[in-house]
Amino acid sequence: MPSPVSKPRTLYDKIWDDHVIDIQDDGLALIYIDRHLVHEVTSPQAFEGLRNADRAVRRPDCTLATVDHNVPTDSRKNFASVQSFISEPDSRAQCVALEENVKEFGLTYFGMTDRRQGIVHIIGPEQGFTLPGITCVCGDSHTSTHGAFGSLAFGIGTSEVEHVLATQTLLQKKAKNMRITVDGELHEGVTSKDVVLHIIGLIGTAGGTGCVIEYAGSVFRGFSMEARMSVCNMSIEAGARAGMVAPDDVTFNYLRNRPLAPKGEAWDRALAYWKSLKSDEGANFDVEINIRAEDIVPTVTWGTSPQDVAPITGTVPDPTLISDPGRRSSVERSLKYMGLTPKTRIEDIVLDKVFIGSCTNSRIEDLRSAATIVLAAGSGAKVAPNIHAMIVPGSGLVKQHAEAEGLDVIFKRAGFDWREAGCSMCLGMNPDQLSPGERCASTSNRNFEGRQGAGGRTHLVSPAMAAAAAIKGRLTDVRKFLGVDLSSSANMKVASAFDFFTDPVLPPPEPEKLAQSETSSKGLPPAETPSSVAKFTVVSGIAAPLHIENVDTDMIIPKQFLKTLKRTGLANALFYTLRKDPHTGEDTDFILNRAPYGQAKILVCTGKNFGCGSSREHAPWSLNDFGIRCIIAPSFADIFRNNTMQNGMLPVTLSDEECRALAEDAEAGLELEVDLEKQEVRRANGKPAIAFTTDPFRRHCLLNGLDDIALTLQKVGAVEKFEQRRSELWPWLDGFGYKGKKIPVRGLGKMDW
Ligand SMILES: CC(C)[C@H](C(=O)O)[C@@H](O)C(=O)O
Ligand code: SF4
Repeated sequence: MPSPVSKPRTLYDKIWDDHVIDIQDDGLALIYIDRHLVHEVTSPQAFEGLRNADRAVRRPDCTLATVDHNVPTDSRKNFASVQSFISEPDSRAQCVALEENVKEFGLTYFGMTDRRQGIVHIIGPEQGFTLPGITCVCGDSHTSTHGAFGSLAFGIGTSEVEHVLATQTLLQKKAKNMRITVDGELHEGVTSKDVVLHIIGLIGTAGGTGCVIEYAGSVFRGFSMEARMSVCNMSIEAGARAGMVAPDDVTFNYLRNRPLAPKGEAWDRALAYWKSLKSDEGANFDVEINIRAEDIVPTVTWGTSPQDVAPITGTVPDPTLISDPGRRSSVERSLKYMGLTPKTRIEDIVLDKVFIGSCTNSRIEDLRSAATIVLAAGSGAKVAPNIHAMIVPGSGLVKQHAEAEGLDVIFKRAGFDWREAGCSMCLGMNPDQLSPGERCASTSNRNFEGRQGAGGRTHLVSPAMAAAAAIKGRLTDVRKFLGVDLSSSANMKVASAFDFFTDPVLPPPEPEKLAQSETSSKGLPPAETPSSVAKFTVVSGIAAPLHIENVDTDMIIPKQFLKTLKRTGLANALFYTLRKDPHTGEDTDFILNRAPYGQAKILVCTGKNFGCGSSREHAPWSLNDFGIRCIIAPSFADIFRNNTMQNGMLPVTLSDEECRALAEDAEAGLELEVDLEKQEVRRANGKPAIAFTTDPFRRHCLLNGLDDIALTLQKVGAVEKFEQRRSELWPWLDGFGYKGKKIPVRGLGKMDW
């Protein structure tokens, strides 16, 4: 509800206030979700949960489903059915499961014969399903994309997908406000992708942890919606829960006449509300970052984390110059994986593949930008002979649009491979993958080890840089194609903005403060609430030490294991690429393969930002299946932390020194005991226990094995009241479907898919 206090509020504060249904003393709120996007990878277990509990989808009118991750991007000319088109059995099973689920639960669905099918984050905006001021979720970390419309949009795990399907709400704590302002004029050849890579290089992949970022300043105001989407998309790579840009005329013009955007009088009412959605003068931001547009040049990544950026004019870093041992070993590890020698000029890096696509950069403007470079290269310009270059439009409609503009002809003539819509080689859950050792310039968002194929090497770039690289056969400065004078002082200055020898500029997030109410049960649900979640009280046993920074969820469980329809059977998949030799398939000497750590119940990681990246709940599922119930680390990524607790597991945040001390115990084979009731980690040999804190509500739920859906369903009265008010204040949020008819709420009838 809107705050009665007239204190200046940020855009995030306003959207948050407008969606709170109920809030506890400790700040945990039940918030309403306006829009829910669903794809085939993270939904099967959620639908199964609904089926097992005999629950319906609460708001089919606010839910939109499509297939994207698993679909092959070959021509669909001879498409007859998913069964015959998708040859890989597990991919096929996930797509078939979604088709069946949308029928059973009465959801709007864009299948493979629908021109509107595409990457979930492309189709939401394209259809006007994404609107300003809404809350928008999806079982996918790049849901942050939709924040470009001035909405609060974030990724969730499968348990939360089930929660939203059943209740149209989520339990959330409010995040901190962070503002990143980029003012000034961008140099020619510098795009939104360079801006966001520059930001991530500056603040690090954990820089936005616990925050919602508002992007402000003249650069974002001057950006198109598509460019804003590319920036918001990668907010998750900056560790933030969400990213947003205040809506303005650019937003409204983009939305007008989109199929699902409000029309007529509803449009006018919506517009009046949307215009109020901006941060008030004097609103408080917990973190502020200011960047000069002039300091940004075309940017690429050299390593295996999106924060490993360099200007195209730069060189591969030299780890011997890095004093911090943790950072040095992380850089060494990345360079080894990437097959790069320190001090190599970035422009000397030769490629095998180029991928233009993904939810970051597969919209019409991205394709135009790539085509412009192909044209600028001259009429006979061709993809270099050493390169296979793919272009994968984000949706069937983007493809159609591009073909209407003749972009496909430009690409095909130059030797690019023009394909059908899907996630494609962004993560290779479909046949589009890198082979071991292959090097790719990619317009996607993640360069994690094995991300685009086991042993594959990814350099993140903008679409223009990707097109230039395809033609040159190596990473190259796109400005050379634009006739820009590269000797200007602006270009010299830039290098200093990329100081990859020091830690990101932001201090690590503080561990949660000891809450006053931590032992009181005030406001907490009764312990006898029905549930299916395992309890967590005390876990004791072997602890495995792990000395890696930014352990991403692709590393915890690679993509090939996300094709399951179950939550179990994933023990073998845990840290698969680290545990198995890629050539022989034999066990490596990775810590979990060594006795006694194969029996570990606790994982002690000394590196920061554990669980960053994708929202895949398969990561905690595989840890749990392996037998690991508790993870101790200096910091966790938000979605991963949430996902563990949804599964009765405990993430414990301790200081760097404490983690190192416990890792030493673990290395000595000493057992640990984690006691959630007492909130302490007990150590062998009489060493003093280490205290930790946990959010009181989560602690209570874990101790009693309470499940969020059962708790929320007890508040159905408040949810209904909220919905009534929502229909009065924001009537355009009740979905009306493609035939202009109101979609029956809680109806199980067939939608027009
Ligand atoms: C499959 C899905 C959970 C995942 C995500 O959350 O990001 C995927 O889209 C990715 O990009 O890794
Ligand atoms: S990041 Fe890649 S895999 Fe994930 S949704 Fe976007 S395109 Fe698909």
